[in-house]
Amino acid sequence: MRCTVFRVSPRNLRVDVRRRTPASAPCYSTGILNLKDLSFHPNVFNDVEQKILLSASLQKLDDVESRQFRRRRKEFLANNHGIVSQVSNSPQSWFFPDEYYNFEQGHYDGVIRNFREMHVSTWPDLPELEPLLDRLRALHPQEPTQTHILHLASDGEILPHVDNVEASGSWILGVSLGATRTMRLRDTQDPQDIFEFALPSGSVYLQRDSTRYSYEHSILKGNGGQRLSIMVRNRR
Ligand SMILES: O=C(O)CCC(=O)C(=O)O
Ligand SMILES: [Fe+2]
Repeated sequence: MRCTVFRVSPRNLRVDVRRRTPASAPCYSTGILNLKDLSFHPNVFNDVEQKILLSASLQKLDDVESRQFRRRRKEFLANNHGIVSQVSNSPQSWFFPDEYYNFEQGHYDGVIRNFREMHVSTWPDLPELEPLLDRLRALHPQEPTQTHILHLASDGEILPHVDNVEASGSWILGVSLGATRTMRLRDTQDPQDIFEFALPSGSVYLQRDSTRYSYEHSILKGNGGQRLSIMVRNRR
């Protein structure tokens, strides 16, 4: 069995990471994620900032949902004294229960299961949002971008894929909000070459070049809990 020794890398790359070679002989390690062309920032946004980003994203998604679901959420709030969740102070408390959102199951040939998504060209005009978006911009190359939000149901998941090379450029940035999920990266040429790491709420990852094109990424099913990601990509 071959175990990877983790190289000491710049700060912000410390994550709980397991590298397995081969899959039948798992090699678990807490170390430094040293995959080329991947950056991971575990604590970019604090709780208050996460909530601002999440509310703005949910507002965008909610605005385009059917009247039936908007009415349901309104009734839920009316019946629960305006409180969305009894679980206080956890990222989950920022979401309505799953049945109050119109999650799509996903097509049989699609890679995403149980989700809502949309393109974002403009954000709600909230003064507190702008500095957070500026902080995000500082984490990626200064190039024209396109933004997408993706809300996974508690049982939602993203199956392994490489993002469509026709549809966007050489890098993909993801902000994670809500339940912590695991991202798995698997080398398309060597399926035994797998990296897994947790994406806590408030973290940001950036996959570029070799990681973006030569690794499939997936978001594994969690232990319950919804997750919303803000995805920023450069244009082709
Ligand atoms: O939610 C994420 O972090 C990844 C989303 C993704 O893979 C995609 O939208 O292509
Ligand atoms: Fe993707």
